[in-house]
Amino acid sequence: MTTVLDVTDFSVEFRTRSGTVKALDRVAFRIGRGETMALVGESGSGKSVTAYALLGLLDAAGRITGGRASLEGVELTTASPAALAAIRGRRAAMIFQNPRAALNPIRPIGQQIADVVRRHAGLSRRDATSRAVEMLREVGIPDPVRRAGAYPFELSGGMCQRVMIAIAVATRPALLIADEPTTGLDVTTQAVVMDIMAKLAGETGMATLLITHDLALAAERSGRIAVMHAGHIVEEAATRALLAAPRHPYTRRLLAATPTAAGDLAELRSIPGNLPDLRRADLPPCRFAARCPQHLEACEAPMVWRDIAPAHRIACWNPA
Ligand SMILES: Nc1ncnc2c1ncn2[C@@H]1O[C@H](COP(=O)(O)OP(=O)(O)OP(=O)(O)O)[C@@H](O)[C@H]1O
Repeated sequence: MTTVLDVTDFSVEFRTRSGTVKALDRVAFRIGRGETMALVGESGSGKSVTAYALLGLLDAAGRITGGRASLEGVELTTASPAALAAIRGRRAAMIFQNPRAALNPIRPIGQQIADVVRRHAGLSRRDATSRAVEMLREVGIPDPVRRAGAYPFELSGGMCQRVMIAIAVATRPALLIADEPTTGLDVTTQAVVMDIMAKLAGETGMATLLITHDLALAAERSGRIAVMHAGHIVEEAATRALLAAPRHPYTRRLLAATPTAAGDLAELRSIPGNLPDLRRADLPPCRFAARCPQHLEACEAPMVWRDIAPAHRIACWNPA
């Protein structure tokens, strides 16, 4: 499979008044053409920072302190702001939760799609307008010619997310980063939005990084899962393998905390303890150590990646 996004030893810090937040530490993963990889973990584990840092959208306090990330062979960590801006429009796109807030409230949605197409694909006004209608049709918006003139407030949350997807994929990017794309949508609309993304990925070969705290969603919608805890990826495997035989103690806890359709709510277990304070100067090599039921003295050794099965790797000295 051709690699679209290749991330190695990627580290990010934020300078704050109360200290330096080591938000990402040597994060590494790859996503291939047409593949969907889910990045899962609790709130605060670093999923969004990964997305923003890759696309050059960190706020002023944040900086990439190490590692590499290449998109279709183009190095992102050393790209100029102008080069990154061009990549963001054409080759990499991102959608977020709360799509209504991301749309311009006072511009019809068709024009918002046309704006992006004109800017990045250099189409004429008329061609961009017809492309916008085509895109609305592609994301399943009924009566797209009429709907192109609608304002965001006239559309439901699910329809707004479809418009965001249309904007994101209008230039046929190689990579789509979807950060909690279905949070806040009802279950039926969630499924529709995820189906649209899967269809586009299948048709265009777009790679998708699905960021979610919802392991059940990741299980259903990704081919591979990387589990993140406190700025580390702790386990990565094909979705089926990870769900069938999770090896990292954190992944096991996360699975036990995830409701299943057949499960009993009483079986759900919360994950004890909190994420460590990432400003600490003496962060342990394993950032899960203080919460881990299987912690050993050996866990104080520097953490290294180990392959425990083909395409299944973990960062743990005492796996389950
Ligand atoms: N601008 C910032 N300044 C300082 N620390 C930050 C900043 N942005 C993020 N962080 C820290 O980086 C860490 C990772 O945050 P991030 O938002 O990526 O988590 P997340 O896994 O996406 O969580 P959520 O699901 O809640 O969005 C957190 O410890 C957070 O406090």
